[in-house]
Amino acid sequence: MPVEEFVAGWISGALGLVLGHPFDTVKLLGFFKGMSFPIASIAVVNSVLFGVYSNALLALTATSHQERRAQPPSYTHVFIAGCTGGFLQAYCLAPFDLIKVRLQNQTEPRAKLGSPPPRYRGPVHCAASIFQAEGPRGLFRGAWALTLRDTPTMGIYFVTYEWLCRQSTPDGQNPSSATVLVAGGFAGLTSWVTATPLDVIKSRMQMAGLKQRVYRGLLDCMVSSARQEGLGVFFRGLTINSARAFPVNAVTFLSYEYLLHSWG
Ligand SMILES: CN(C)C(=N)NCCC[C@H](N)C(=O)O
Repeated sequence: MPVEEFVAGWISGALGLVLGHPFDTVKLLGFFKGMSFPIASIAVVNSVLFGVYSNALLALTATSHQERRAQPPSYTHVFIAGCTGGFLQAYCLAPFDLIKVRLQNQTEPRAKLGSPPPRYRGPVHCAASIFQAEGPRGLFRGAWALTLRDTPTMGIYFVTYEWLCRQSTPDGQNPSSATVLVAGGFAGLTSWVTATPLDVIKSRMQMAGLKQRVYRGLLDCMVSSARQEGLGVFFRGLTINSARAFPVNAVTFLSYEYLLHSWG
């Protein structure tokens, strides 16, 4: 199994997250400061996504990354490989994402004299508290919704990228850096626009262990959220997700392609 795609995925994920960090910090109200936790999670998850995607394409089309410009895979194969990568990365991402959402939703005032300390002191404390209170399965709360969010949207992600690259590149040639940046940016944007409704539901289910609200399942969460707050609830966070998605994924794809190209 070729491993360079995993390594390139790790490095490009890390570069993308450095760029996306200001957005994440705003989104997370400053509770998610520091780079070590994101590097240990998002970059590893990105490595799984790109590594599995490329190896799934290899299994489906018997072409390596270097051969794919001369013999481009069909969009159906790209979609299936993207969905496979998305499915597996969702399971790796689940515990990290749960911790991120729990920290993000901590509303206790921080560092004010006399105020109660925040429930979770940081990512490690958060993971340990969930493990103690809910057992190992607690760390996978919302994993099902995350899988539903990521499986088709990662298919869309790679199909968008491939389609835009092929539109602006002569047959058999490698796309230019500008093309990779634009195609990567739009791939991120399209995937996040389509992922946002399930992203909202996923976050609500991940918070259900903490808040009073208990959902009977994914469908119940969707129906009761829409009933109480209207259909607009499914598009919460769309603006910040989109603003972050373009630059992060432009840089992710550019560095991924560059690394694989320079390794031959
Ligand atoms: C949930 N969706 C749609 C995605 N994760 N899309 C792919 C982008 C991955 C990239 N690391 C990012 O965080 O934007």
